Amino acid sequence: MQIKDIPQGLPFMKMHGLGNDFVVIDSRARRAAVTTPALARTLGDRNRGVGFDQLAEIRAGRDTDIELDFWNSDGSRAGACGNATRCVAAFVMGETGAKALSIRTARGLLQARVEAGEVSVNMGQPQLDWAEIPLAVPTDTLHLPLAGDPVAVGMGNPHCVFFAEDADAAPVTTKGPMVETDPLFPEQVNVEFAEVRARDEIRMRVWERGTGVTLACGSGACATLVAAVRRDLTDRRVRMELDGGWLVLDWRDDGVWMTGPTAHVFDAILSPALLEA
Ligand SMILES: N[C@H](CCC[C@H](N)C(=O)O)C(=O)O
Repeated sequence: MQIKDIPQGLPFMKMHGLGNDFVVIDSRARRAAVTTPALARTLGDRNRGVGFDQLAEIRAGRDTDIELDFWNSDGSRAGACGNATRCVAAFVMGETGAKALSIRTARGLLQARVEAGEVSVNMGQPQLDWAEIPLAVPTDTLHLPLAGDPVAVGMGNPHCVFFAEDADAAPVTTKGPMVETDPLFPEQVNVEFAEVRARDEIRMRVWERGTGVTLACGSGACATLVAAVRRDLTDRRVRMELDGGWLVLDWRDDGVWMTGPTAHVFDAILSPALLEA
């Protein structure tokens, strides 16, 4: 496989946005992408590999500055990853000093911007139709037929948002995996537990499809804002407190913008022996 093209080992970066952590592989100079489900699982193991919530692989853009692919630590693909998009955008814009970047993902064309050290990405318009999310059967996405009356939102990946009195007391680790695999979601689902504190503030905790509990989820934060606006619980711009920190979310005419910090933690090389495993 393509891994044989890199006998010296595979360079990668470790990054995070609000503690939502990523291995980033820069394949802009390679002929083909290197990530396979097996490589994602190997690297994603926090004991035997490196550990990450998502793996992001950067590829050279054809009609955009870059292209991005996302993988979960169980080897499955993620159609969208807001925090990794912000991290990679910060890195690529940092190379040239550019203030804006165009990115193609499975979700479509995204725009990123940097201002005062914080990176914003437009995650696009949400998918509100049951077939697009997707759900298994025609369903009112604003009131899913599940206990707790959640809202379904697509952000290029599926989300199920529950509103809770107290997000810190929400059963993230028990209800999360149950809902993730509910037959209503043929591609499984990311599960958010949101507490509306004010028209401009939400506290949210998340169970991610293919990964489990994470400290933050960018696309989940966007989906949570969309659900709150559709239920008329908040305005279109909110501050959101996740376990790993704060994001600003803004649902504008051109899509849902997400702004927050990013961190580039270290650069390393994966040993060739692990690549062959
Ligand atoms: N952490 C990511 C989302 C990962 C979603 C993934 N778990 C999926 O299977 O859709 C974010 O910042 O948007």
